[in-house]
Amino acid sequence: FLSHVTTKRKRKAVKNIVGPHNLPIVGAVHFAYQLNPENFLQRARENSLKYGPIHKVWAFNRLIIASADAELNEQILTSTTHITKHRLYGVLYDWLGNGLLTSDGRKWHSRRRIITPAFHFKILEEFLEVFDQQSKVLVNCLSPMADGRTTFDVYPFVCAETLDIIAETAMGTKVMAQTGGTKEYTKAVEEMTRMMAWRFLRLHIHSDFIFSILHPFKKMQMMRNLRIMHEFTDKVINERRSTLKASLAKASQETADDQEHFDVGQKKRMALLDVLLQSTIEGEPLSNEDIREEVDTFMFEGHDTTATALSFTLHILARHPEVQEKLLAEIHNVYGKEDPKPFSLMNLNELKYMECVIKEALRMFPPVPIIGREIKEDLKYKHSQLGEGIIPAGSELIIGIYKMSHDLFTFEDPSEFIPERHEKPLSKSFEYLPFSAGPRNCIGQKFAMYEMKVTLTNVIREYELLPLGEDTKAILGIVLRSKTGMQLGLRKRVK
Ligand code: HEM
Repeated sequence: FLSHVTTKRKRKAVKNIVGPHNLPIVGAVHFAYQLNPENFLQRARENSLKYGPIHKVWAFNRLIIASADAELNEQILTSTTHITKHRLYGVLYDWLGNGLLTSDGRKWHSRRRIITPAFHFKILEEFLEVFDQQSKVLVNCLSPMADGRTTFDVYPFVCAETLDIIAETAMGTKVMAQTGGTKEYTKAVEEMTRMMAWRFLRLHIHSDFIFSILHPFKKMQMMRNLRIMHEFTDKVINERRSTLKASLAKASQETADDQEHFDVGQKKRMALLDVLLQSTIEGEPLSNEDIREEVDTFMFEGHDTTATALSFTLHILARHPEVQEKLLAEIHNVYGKEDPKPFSLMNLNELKYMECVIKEALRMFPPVPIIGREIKEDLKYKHSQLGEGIIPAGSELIIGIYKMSHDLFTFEDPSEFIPERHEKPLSKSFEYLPFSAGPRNCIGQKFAMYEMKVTLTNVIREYELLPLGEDTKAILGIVLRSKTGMQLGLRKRVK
């Protein structure tokens, strides 16, 4: 009865939204509990066919609205009010604290303002050298498999590469994940990433208390990894803080011109950390802990997403030799066949077909398959089919990025890999959201695109990708996973 009274307003507000049948008190909890990581994405597509792109689910007194509708998503994502992340993100707090990905309100606003300059194109240009060096290390690490017969999962190799890249660009530190250097730190990052993904999929252990009781060993392992990672990051922050203070003192004696050079030049390869440290010196002081949560956010968000995108791209390319050939021709055309010219943002922008290939792989396998918001105050919307309405305060919103990009009504043959479909802009930009959109979109999307372009160029120049092994079976995780890995084979190209 109490539940009926307390949800009355919400029920009235969402009368126009369809959803599965509700049982007394528990609502459609049976519907929610049938879902698991392996069937989630398939069920989401089936529900879209059954209920349309927007539907509601009641679980006790919780109201969850699932939307794969471009019109509604545009109104949610462009809003500067509805930016609070869903409680599902709670499993990230242990590691990322309240950094850019998980924070909201004033804290998020001020951090986003401080961090945005770290992704200026002048700084991205500086990172190309790191992308190039680390992807060449990847090419070397892959060479034992390049016999034309060996089937292997490419994800762990690419994941080590993207970890090397993010550590060097965000912290200015080489962790040598690919070559077995700073093992303790990289092992801790890998284990922590795996553990968070595992926990994310088990709703009953999202509560820290229940997690500690049911999995005390895993909790201890997690605490150990956190200690290793935090000690490492603290050491990097302290060292860089001292260097930066010394450099700033020196620079203050130089001319205005030199000062300008200093601002960009000194940020070389450690943009994020320096931006955060400089705002400590010049503006609001940020403590080591404040800085650490941002660095950790970048370490997590900046490596696993890109590794997943790249691995799915390599896997799908292996199954499409005609696309690979077209890509290789473009690479040769832009960089030359012999003695290729160095990477620049300008020549990477000329790789138009590669851009379509990456966009299409991101459509089929969006690394972030769902995003979620908590609605803190009524969200007013106008919709061509639902009319005018509100999503009431206290509801939870799940935006189905994966579901949208597999929608039959939006994409012709959505399960086919057709890079050419991205040659023209899509009719509605909010139908395709691998990097989300609006004020809380991915701050690292350009970084990721250039990193992927450089890596693909170096790998494809060297190897032919072969369609060996099983096809992928996408399953839900914080970051999209494949039950069968991302298998393929390699053959060295004859030059
Ligand atoms: C292909 C690679 C990537 C994909 C598909 C991706 C996707 C996304 C998506 C969908 C969001 C929105 C999440 C949400 O609303 O909950 C996001 C946010 C974010 N991404 Fe990425 N990302 C990628 C690479 C990166 C990289 C390389 C970095 C850092 C160098 C990065 C840093 C972030 C951060 C800090 C946020 C939070 C932004 C905010 O809330 O203000 N991402 N990303």
